[in-house]
Amino acid sequence: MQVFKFGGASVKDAQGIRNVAGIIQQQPPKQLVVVVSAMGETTNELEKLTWAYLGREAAKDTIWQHVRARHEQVIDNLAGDNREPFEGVYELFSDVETLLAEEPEPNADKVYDQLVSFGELLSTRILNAHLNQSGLDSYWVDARRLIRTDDTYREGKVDWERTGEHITDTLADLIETSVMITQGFIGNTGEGYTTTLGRDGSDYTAAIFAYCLNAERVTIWKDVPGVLNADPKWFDETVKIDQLTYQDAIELAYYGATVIHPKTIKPLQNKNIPLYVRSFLQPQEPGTVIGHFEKHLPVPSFIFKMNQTLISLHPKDFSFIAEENLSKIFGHFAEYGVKINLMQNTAISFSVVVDHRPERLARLMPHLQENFRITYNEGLELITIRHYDEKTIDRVLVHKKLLLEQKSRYTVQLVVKDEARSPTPELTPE
Ligand SMILES: Nc1ncnc2c1ncn2[C@@H]1O[C@H](COP(=O)(O)OP(=O)(O)O)[C@@H](O)[C@H]1O
Ligand SMILES: N[C@@H](CC(=O)OP(=O)(O)O)C(=O)O
Repeated sequence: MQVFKFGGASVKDAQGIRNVAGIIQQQPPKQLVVVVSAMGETTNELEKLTWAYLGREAAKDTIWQHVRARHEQVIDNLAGDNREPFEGVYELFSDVETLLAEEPEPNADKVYDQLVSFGELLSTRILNAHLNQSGLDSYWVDARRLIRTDDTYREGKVDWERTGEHITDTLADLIETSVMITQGFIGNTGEGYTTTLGRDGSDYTAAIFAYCLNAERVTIWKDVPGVLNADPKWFDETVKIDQLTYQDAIELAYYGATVIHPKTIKPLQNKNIPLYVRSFLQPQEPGTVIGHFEKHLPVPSFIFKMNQTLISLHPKDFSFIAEENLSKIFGHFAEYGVKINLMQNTAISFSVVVDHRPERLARLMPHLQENFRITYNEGLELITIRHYDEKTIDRVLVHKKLLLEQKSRYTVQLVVKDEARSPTPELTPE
């Protein structure tokens, strides 16, 4: 059996849903699990809805009406005279409206998951209804019944044992004769509360199903021809990589190549399941295959992370940056959920580069300031090059001021300020 995953861009409108249905219908009508994300920008809009609902703002109704109207437009376009297969979508609309009429509960992250998860429920109901109407007897499966997580809302940790049991008990027989349509990104605590697996987590869901069902392959369908040696949004001359090792894929994803969610590779590597990255716009093309290969990346690969903040910590008492200070620092970063993208130290200074997330950083800073003098610099770029050479480094440094560089055998990371955008100030004192 195989697993397909379609992201938000592939199902952003009625034409997208018809295209996805066409790709599914090219396959034998069995032994296929299809994992689908929310349509287009729905997750971002549902996030806004959540903040408005929690803030008891009147804007929540306008935001929700907008989300609802866009889904209704897609149904209008697909349904023709027969709306019956789409009834499940209207039930979901009512569920959201019931939730929004209630007083919000205090745990904001829990509320987030209960609301934001509707994006995937809606898109899969619509796709399944369209497939049924087109003559394919696909089944809509509620991923929350199958994927069990802990109660870390917004970043649910998967209980692999329970999830494996649920998936095999529910799907192993059904899959022999049918196609399953299910949601990416969502799970359940076991006490009836929905969880989400972290933004962009639908690729990971596809890997979870593949692992539990011992799939022969996973295909994630994207708006690019495959894995390229750089994001085409930032780089003009990209090259498609035909074959990629699990190791290179996990490193590229970890450093920020958003084409694959970083958690996707491990479950697949553990069972030697190949991952195909293919274009939903050119489904006849082979794309990229990720697996156990001998050869490493044939070309240097570039990953750009924008909007980075460089924070340097200097112990106030001039103590060394050694175990004691490091464990304090890491403890605070972990507690406030600030992920470190790069770190470097000298005897009495420790520098980290993190995504610019003002709320999290504002909560973290006072704790660090107890023991450390802090300098920081915002608005930076973190450039990672896998399989670099000096020419590639020179190429990315044009018009950039280099603030920090770190090299290992295969990877160089450069923290730079784009001089074309604004003059580079020196590190700002505390
Ligand atoms: N190395 C890369 N190769 C291909 N695409 C990349 C790479 N790095 C970043 N991307 C970006 O990833 C996007 C596809 O991923 P994403 O938007 O998360 O897909 P989806 O949400 O449909 O699953 C592309 O449009 C491209 O801009
Ligand atoms: N819809 C979720 C999950 C996801 O993975 O979406 P996509 O496949 O479109 O990146 C999000 O936007 O975070």
